Amino acid sequence: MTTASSDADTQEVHAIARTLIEALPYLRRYQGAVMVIKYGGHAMGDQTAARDFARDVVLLKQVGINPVVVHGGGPQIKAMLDRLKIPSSFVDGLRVTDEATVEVVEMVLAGKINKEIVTAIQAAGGKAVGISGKDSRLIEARKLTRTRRDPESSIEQVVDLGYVGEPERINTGLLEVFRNTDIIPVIAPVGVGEDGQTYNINADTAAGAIGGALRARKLLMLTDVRGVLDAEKRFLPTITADDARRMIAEGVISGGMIPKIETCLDAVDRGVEAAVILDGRVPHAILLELFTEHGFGTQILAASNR
Ligand SMILES: Nc1ncnc2c1ncn2[C@@H]1O[C@H](COP(=O)(O)OP(=O)(O)O)[C@@H](O)[C@H]1O
Ligand SMILES: CC(=O)N[C@@H](CCC(=O)OP(=O)(O)O)C(=O)O
Repeated sequence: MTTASSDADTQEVHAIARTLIEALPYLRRYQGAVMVIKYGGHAMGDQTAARDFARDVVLLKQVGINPVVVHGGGPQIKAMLDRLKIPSSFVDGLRVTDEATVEVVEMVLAGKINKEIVTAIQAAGGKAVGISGKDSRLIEARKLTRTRRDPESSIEQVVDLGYVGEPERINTGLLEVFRNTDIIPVIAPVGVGEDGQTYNINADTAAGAIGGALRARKLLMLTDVRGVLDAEKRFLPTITADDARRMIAEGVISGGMIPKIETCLDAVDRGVEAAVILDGRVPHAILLELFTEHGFGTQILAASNR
C-alpha cells in the first residue's frame, strides 16, 4: 500500500534523479574548462547569498572546472565614499575617479571585498588566493578616453573620467600557475599603468578582458536582475549584438547594464563560447546556468550565432 507521503517522496526522488541526469553531460563537457565568474557588488547581497556563491564556486573546482572570480563592489565603494563625504558621479555607468576616489576604490575592492570573498570560499571548503590587477601586472591599463557628441553643436567632446582605466594587456602568467592546482583565484578590478599609476576599472570590463585572455569557456556575469529585460520588463533568454545596440540607443538598456553588455559582446567576439548575464542573488544561480539544459540567464550571442 502506498501512502500520500510515500508518493510525494517517490516524486521527489525522481525529480532529483532527473536533475542529476541532466547535469552529467555538462560535468563531462566542462572538465578542465576555465569559467570566468564576474561577481557584481549588487549580487553580493547578504551573508547567505555570499555563502551560496562560495559553495557553488568550490563545487565547480571540486568537479574539475577552473573557476576564476573577478569581483566588483560598486555599492560598497559608494558606501565608503559617502562615509568619507567624497561625492561621486557616473558617465555611461563608469565612476568618474579622481585621486581621492581611486584610493578608496583600491582600498574597498582589493582590501575589504577581495578578502571577504576569499574568506567565504575558504569557509565553504575551498582554497582561494586574492589578488588585484596590480599583482604580477595582471591587468596593465591605460587611461580610458570617452567622447561625447554635444547635442547642440554636434561637436565631439572628450569626457575626462580621471583615473578610470581600460585593460591594455592581460598578463595571464600568474593565473596559469593556479590552473592545475586546487586554488581559486579571486581578482579585484584594479589596474596598473606603465608608470605605476593605479586605475579603477569597471569590473565587467576587467572580467571580459581576463575571460578573453584565458580563452574562457564561459563568462558568467552575476548581477541583481533576472537578466536583460525588454522595454516591458520581460526577461530575454538571448539577445544578439544588433538587439543590444538598438536597445542601448532606445534607452531600454542603460546605466551599469551598458558596460556589461559591451563586455559580453566583446568576449564572444574574442572566442569565449558563451557570455551570460544572470541573477546572482538567486541561490545556486551558477549551477542552474551551467548544469541545466535551458540555462538561467540571458545569453549574449556572437555574430556567428545569428
Ligand atoms: N534592459 C535592462 N535589463 C536589465 N537591467 C537593466 C537594463 N537596463 C539597465 N539595467 C540596470 O542594470 C543594473 C545592473 O547593472 P549594475 O548596477 O552595474 O550591476 P552590478 O553591480 O551587478 O555590475 C540592473 O540592476 C538594472 O537596474
Ligand atoms: C570605473 C568604474 O566604474 N569602476 C567601478 C569598479 C567596481 C565595479 O565595477 O563594481 P560592480 O561590478 O559592483 O558595479 C566603480 O568604481 O564602481
